[in-house]
Amino acid sequence: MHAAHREGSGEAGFRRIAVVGFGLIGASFSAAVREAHPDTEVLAVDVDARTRAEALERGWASEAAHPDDAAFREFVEAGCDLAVLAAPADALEGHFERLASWGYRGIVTDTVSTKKRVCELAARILPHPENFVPGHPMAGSERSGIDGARPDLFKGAHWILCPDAGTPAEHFPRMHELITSLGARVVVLPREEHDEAVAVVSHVPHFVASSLVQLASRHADDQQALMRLAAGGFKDTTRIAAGSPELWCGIAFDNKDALSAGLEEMRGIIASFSDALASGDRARLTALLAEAAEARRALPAAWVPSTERLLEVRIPMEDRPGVVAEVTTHASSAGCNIQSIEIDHVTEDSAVLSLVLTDEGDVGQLSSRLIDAGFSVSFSPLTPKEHAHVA
Ligand SMILES: NC(=O)C1=CN([C@@H]2O[C@H](COP(=O)(O)OP(=O)(O)OC[C@H]3O[C@@H](n4cnc5c(N)ncnc54)[C@H](O)[C@@H]3O)[C@@H](O)[C@H]2O)C=CC1
Ligand SMILES: O=C(O)C(=O)Cc1ccc(O)cc1
Repeated sequence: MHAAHREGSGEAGFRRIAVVGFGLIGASFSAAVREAHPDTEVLAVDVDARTRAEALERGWASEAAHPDDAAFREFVEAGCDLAVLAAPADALEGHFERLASWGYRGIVTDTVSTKKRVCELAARILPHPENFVPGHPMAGSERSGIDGARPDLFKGAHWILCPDAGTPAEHFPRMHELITSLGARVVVLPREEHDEAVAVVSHVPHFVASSLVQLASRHADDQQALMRLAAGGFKDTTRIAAGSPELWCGIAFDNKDALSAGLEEMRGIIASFSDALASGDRARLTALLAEAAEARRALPAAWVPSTERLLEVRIPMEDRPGVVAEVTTHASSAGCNIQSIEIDHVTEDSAVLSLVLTDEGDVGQLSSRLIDAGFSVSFSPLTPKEHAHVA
């Protein structure tokens, strides 16, 4: 039987969580966890004293510590079962080293916008790198720090997880349950593909938004007067340009190759607009605009959780690491949304991986991918009575 999301049930499936870096993302995550699971103990680890005080005052953490305080080590050694590294990327090396030197054996995840460097650090520093499940919430804002944080930041958002063949089978379902209980949906992406994928949908757009603001600023003799003319369109396309320059400079250099390639491609796309204009080619210009308009209109609207037409997929498997990452990667790449995931143990070394899918994505494609990969799969619709146990 699939466990219901434990929303409001006190515990998050994790009893004690250390959240390192209590800014926009770390504090929003903790606020959401404490709202959904009030009994979960959260340690706020942050270098900034005001942030730590604020974390306690808002009730988003049960304890707070500077990274060098003994309280951090004590919290970890007294049975912390999840460490969430939500600090700027540059700070992660030191935190992996701390966790390694304390012999921490629980799950570690992160929220950093790029994955290559953090995965290399985890592999090099952690004594049990298989316990590192890289993560990246695709939600945020142009604000920074705990002052911009809110408990509903991740509602309806996608949260990327990158398990791999070494990830212990139980880690993914635990992380999946926690993240979905905060109102986000999990998307699985191989860690090697992550940075190129987000370059196109997050990093290039940021630099294009900054470029638009640069353009407007250069043309404003009296900036205030020009900016007053900016209508909704300018504001919609440039909101993210107000984000932290330090954060975005770090992201850019961490993802230099994919970002440079994306910006180069962008230059070509802008050139195709200006070429069509220069040559008076109205048909070409209209076609370029129409292609973009159609694609933009087809963007999925905000996610509404489906309680009907759920499909259960059961996959017998040897109970070995790798299967969960493989199956969930196939599901995400077929556009299927996993509402819940569970491992039912049959014997010591065999189990059934059981997924509940919403009605999104291409189930036919998922089925053939799984069969091609050698899995034997059975699909069955869940009856309305069974839904009650899942939703
Ligand atoms: N801003 C956004 O919209 C998103 C950011 N991210 C990623 O999440 C991570 C955090 O980003 P934000 O929350 O936006 O940053 P932020 O600037 O809002 O917060 C960072 C927090 O970390 C603290 N900090 C700095 N150095 C530290 C250290 N050595 N140890 C402990 N705490 C330290 C700061 O005092 C601050 O409270 C970054 O890696 C970023 O790439 C991911 C998704 C969205
Ligand atoms: O503000 C927004 O809409 C964002 O898209 C924020 C954001 C910033 C950095 C990320 O790695 C992911 C998301």
